[in-house]
Amino acid sequence: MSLNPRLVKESFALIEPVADKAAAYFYGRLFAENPHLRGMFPPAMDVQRDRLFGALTRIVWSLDSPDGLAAFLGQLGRDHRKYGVVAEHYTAIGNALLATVRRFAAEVWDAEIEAAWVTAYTAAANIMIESADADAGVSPAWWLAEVIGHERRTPDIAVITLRLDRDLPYLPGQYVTVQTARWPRVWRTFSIANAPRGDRTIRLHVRAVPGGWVSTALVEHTRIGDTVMLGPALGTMTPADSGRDILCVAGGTGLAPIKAIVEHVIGSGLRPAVHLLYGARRACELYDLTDLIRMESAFPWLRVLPVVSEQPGYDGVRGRLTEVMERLRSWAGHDVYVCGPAAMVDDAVRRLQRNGVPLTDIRRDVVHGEP
Ligand SMILES: NC(=O)C1=CN([C@@H]2O[C@H](COP(=O)(O)OP(=O)(O)OC[C@H]3O[C@@H](n4cnc5c(N)ncnc54)[C@H](OP(=O)(O)O)[C@@H]3O)[C@@H](O)[C@H]2O)C=CC1
Repeated sequence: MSLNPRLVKESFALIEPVADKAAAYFYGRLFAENPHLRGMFPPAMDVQRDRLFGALTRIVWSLDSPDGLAAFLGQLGRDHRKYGVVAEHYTAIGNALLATVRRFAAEVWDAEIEAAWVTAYTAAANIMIESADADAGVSPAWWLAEVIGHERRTPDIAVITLRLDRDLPYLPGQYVTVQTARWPRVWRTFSIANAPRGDRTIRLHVRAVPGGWVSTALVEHTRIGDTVMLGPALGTMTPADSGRDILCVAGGTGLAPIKAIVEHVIGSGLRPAVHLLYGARRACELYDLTDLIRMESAFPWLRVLPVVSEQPGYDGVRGRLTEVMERLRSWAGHDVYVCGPAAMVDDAVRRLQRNGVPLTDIRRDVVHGEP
């Protein structure tokens, strides 16, 4: 049976408005039929439910773009090795998923739609399984890392240096998932804030989010000598290396992957003009400015512009980061990297496009921090 994206999308559209209920039903069904799988998931399932629907939504709406979808599923398959997921688990998950869509799209459900879902799920699961199998031959499922540096730059933000037990291949701009001893099986994503160094050290920029389990554990309860677990590097916001001039827009700790990219440009020998716009609400939250100014003074082609949005007395550039970006000049012809709060990223992309920067010149990743 060939793939029928239209039937899958039409039935999925009925489930999206009741995503919470459908995700709860899915996990209820999965664990009722396979109680042994419960131990693979974290005790609190709220973030897990959002992730499931986030991934499912992306897969369903990308069914018409097989290349992008295959790359996403390949990453997902590799990343799932760290949970101990093996081929048999995909059958259990497929059965629970089918039962869920059958129930929540009951008003349109028929044999043809069922066949379309089975075909789509089988194809997606096969890509994930094949990618995980291929990765198993060349790479560990997870890494251990020792905390060798912990700098509290603000009450909420820490810059953490880790030394990995083995090489972790990654490209500048990518992110990893992190699990702390305090919260077993709870994984959160953080960007690697440095270009690869060859000494197995990486840096993370972490803001403790209220109610955020992993971010709070990392900022407030982690000490030098502690160990954390990391998953493989993921993400597509990697350097274009085109030699063209570069605009980087970083909001808050969204600076992390941008800094890795700037370090990469420094090491590449290419000397494009790089503008780095770095935004925070208050000057005291520009937690990495000292280091950026040091880089700026060493490399005359790098311009760092801090922007503060909520501090009337601040005597530097004030305003919304994205508005300042738009006012400053035209960015057409630049390679652009944008990272920060999702709404800021969307706003930046909208403004850039409006001012003649094509989407293909803009790189960004959706890195889900803590809720
Ligand atoms: N730690 C990491 O490794 C990474 C983090 N991220 C993400 O980056 C984000 C960083 O958050 P945080 O450090 O709390 O940043 P903040 O919430 O402190 O925001 C940083 C800057 O972005 C501006 N901003 C926020 N929303 C908008 C908007 N809609 N339009 C224009 N400007 C906006 C803020 O100004 P104002 O709100 O006043 O307009 C502020 O100047 C998180 O969402 C995190 O998930 C992404 C990649 C890596």
